[in-house]
Amino acid sequence: MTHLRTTPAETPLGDSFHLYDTTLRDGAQGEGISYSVHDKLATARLLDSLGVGFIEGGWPGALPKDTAFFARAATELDLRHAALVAFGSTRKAGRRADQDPQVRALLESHAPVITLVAKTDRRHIERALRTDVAENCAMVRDTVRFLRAEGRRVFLDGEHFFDGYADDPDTALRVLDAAMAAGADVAVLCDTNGGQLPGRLADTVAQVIERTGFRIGIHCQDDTGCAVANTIAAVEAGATHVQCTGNGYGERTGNADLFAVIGNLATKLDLPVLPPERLPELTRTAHAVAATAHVSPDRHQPYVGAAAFAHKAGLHASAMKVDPGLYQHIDPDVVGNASRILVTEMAGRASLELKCLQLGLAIQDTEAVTRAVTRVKRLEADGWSFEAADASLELLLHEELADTAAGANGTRRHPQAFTPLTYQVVERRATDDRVTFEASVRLRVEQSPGAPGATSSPDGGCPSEGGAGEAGATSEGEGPVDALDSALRRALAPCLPWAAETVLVGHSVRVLDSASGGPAVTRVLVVTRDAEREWTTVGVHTSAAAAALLALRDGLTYKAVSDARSRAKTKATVPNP
Ligand SMILES: CC(=O)SCCNC(=O)CCNC(=O)[C@H](O)C(C)(C)COP(=O)(O)OP(=O)(O)OC[C@H]1O[C@@H](n2cnc3c(N)ncnc32)[C@H](O)[C@@H]1OP(=O)(O)O
Ligand SMILES: CC(=O)C(=O)O
Repeated sequence: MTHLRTTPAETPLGDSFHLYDTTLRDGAQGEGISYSVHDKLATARLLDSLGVGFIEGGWPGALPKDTAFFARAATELDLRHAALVAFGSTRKAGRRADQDPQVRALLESHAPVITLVAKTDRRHIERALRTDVAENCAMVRDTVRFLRAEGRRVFLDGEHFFDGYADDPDTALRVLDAAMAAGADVAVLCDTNGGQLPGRLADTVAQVIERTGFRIGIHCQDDTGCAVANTIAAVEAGATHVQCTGNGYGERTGNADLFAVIGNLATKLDLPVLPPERLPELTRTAHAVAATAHVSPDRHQPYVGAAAFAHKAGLHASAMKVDPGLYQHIDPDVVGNASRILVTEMAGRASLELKCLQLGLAIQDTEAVTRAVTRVKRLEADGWSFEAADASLELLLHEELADTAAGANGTRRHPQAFTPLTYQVVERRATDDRVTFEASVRLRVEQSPGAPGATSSPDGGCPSEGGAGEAGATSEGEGPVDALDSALRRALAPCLPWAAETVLVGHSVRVLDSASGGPAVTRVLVVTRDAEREWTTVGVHTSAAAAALLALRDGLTYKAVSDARSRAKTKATVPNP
């Protein structure tokens, strides 16, 4: 049965290098993380599918949830690559290993591999365990022997190894020796307090390998922000077993991030730690592991974060236009990520050209690009921000590029869905102090280009097909932006039925200091979605309501423009009968 595997399968390095994941045990020690058994099973499947060699599922006997996980894993987890590991401590001082309930729980988990945690720092042995070094070594020896006799593969996590070795190297090595002599396979040196830096840690790893000849593993907490660097330094010093957690979850500041460690080992040290076709799954897996932990993915995470290959500075984009490798440490495709060009006040022409390329917008006139750069910089100086509002940026680029194509009459290929004529938002306070808002809008409705279904309204003064007219409505909402959105939709419903395919997902409002001594301005970001996608638009104005209307208007116009583009693409690809 696959869950009884003790060595990784189908991984290029086989048993000679261990990629060991402890997301479900040490990762679960992170503040804010609480896995259900179902979450744990799902996470284990994700890690196995990535090609990780060992998956530590938890501490059976200590946490009922972990006991339940191992019980269900035995029948429900069909691991293709990984061996399942149970974690726990050695027998207690003064007890027999075969009678220690904690040790028996490890056995009863049916995990084929057991990782035992043991004290290697004399101060911990004497003060936390309240025993002596000889008894501590006996606890390790007896427990390893017992589990080996029961047919389990055993790894030893030497807790506080680096601090203990610095204080009393003989004691630290005696504990490792007790485990290895009793049949453990790997002595894992743990930086439990996470206080190490790469240089000294690597020296210690090299010394231990030289003095003992043991197979050495590494487990680093991230208290100095060096867990990944320390893990890589240990490998360079000879460690062949790395313990990490997905996205670096873990006690206090966390552990070495599995995905950064894999990225570094695979692309910098050329260690094929995953089956070759699995490396491009790194980004997807990292995000899925975040989802099963109910944590938002970290945008700035190395290799797999959304910002890991996002380029903002104009000079970077200009060099990347020549060769993307000039400003990227690897090709993002290798780890399943993608580069993104952020167009902001820091953009130059190259940034916009690359953005247009990504969006599939043809550039007919380089003057238009210069105009668009100038417009973006001016708008951002006035408080606009296009970094998060990709849809507003796309509309701006459409406008600038379409102006060129339209020639002298300046007709824009993509008029806005409507123009606000008058609007008002009123705050209403009920007797119970609850506040609601009522918004009224009067609009000039434009016929959106290529958008189907603009119809005449008997009461709203809707535009006839291809024309324009006025419409108005009043509606309520819990906040001013909700009320405006609701009034807009009511006014537009008879005229632009496609608007009902979209919903307002959320919005944020920020008041910005005035840069020029004039009044402060409000920036509103609006997130809209339809059945297929989600997009963000921005509006800025001295009036918060006007800013919201601009953002809401871009949200609807973007729908019309992108639907028209999709229809044009489909038409272009469907051959004539
Ligand atoms: C470095 C790490 O992160 S290791 C992983 C740590 N993870 C956890 O602690 C999470 C799970 N822990 C638990 O559920 C509980 O702490 C348990 C079930 C393990 C123990 O609970 P309790 O029996 O109530 O004991 P408590 O937590 O108060 O103290 C730990 C006991 O283990 C002993 N102990 C600590 N480390 C070791 C060790 N490596 N080997 C043997 N015994 C140990 C302590 O001396 C103490 O013994 P005592 O009860 O005789 O004083
Ligand atoms: C074992 C472990 O998690 C540590 O020493 O940090």
